[in-house]
Amino acid sequence: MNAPLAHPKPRAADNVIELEKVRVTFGTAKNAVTALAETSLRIDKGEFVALVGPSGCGKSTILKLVAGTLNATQGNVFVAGREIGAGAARIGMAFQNPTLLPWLNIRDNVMLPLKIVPPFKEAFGAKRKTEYRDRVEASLKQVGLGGFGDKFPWQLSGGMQQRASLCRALIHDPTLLLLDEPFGALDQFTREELWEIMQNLWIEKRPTVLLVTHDLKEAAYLASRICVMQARPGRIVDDSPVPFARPRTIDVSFEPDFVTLTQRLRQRIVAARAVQEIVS
Ligand SMILES: Nc1ncnc2c1ncn2[C@@H]1O[C@H](COP(=O)(O)OP(=O)(O)OP(=O)(O)O)[C@@H](O)[C@H]1O
Repeated sequence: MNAPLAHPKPRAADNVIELEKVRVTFGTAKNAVTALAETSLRIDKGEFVALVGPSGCGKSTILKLVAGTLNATQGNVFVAGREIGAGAARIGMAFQNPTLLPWLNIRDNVMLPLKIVPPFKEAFGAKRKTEYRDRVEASLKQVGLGGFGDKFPWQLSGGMQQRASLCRALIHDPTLLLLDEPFGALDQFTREELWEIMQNLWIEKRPTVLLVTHDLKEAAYLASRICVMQARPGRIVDDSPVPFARPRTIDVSFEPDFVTLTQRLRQRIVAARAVQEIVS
């Protein structure tokens, strides 16, 4: 069983993520797996950070720590608003597979956070057929799903379901958006379309975003900073800013600086994988 977190010091800035020398160990004795060791990471308000690295290096583990669904074995995890209780961070999440509820239509699926997240939930009864409905329609329209609110998930393609999942992740204006390979299962063209939509939403609302991805082009197109991880022990071994001006178009991915950046990251990951194989 994981030990409770040491009580973190309150910070002045709101909505900052900070991992301080975090260790996460799953299992015990000879079955123990150290997923993260001495991992430190700070993300400021409004940053868009991508986490990349070889399979099993601990990317999703970091996401779970930040989401609060997993406790660190050692070290501190600070998410502004969560520990100190003042104005709790509003978290939105999207995963590789759309997790829409099959018995609800798309409108009600997208509306779900408004039903359960404060301050929206207090007015849910009064606003669900007016203001909240309009809000959902506007959001669906923004991702090209205008008029699909009455459909059920099984009546939509995988790409359309993923668009609806993004709407649900964003409908309550999250201050913190956690994305675990949300575009991973889509074809290249749908993926690029959704990158553009995601970028526009980030520019408009400026949530703090932590994106886990295996796609270096996606990381360099979307993020303002890219952290490369290495396994055994899991930790961050490279932390690079992404300097390209916004709004970015897909054309940026053909520019020499972009190609140089993704090649460098690729080499870093190849090196990280090699270390992983030697240690395993
Ligand atoms: N619940 C668990 N019990 C035991 N080991 C776990 C558990 N969750 C994760 N691990 C191990 O911790 C390590 C990190 O896993 P994690 O899922 O964070 O990696 P990842 O970088 O997200 O991988 P991928 O890119 O393949 O999704 C892996 O070795 C994994 O096997």
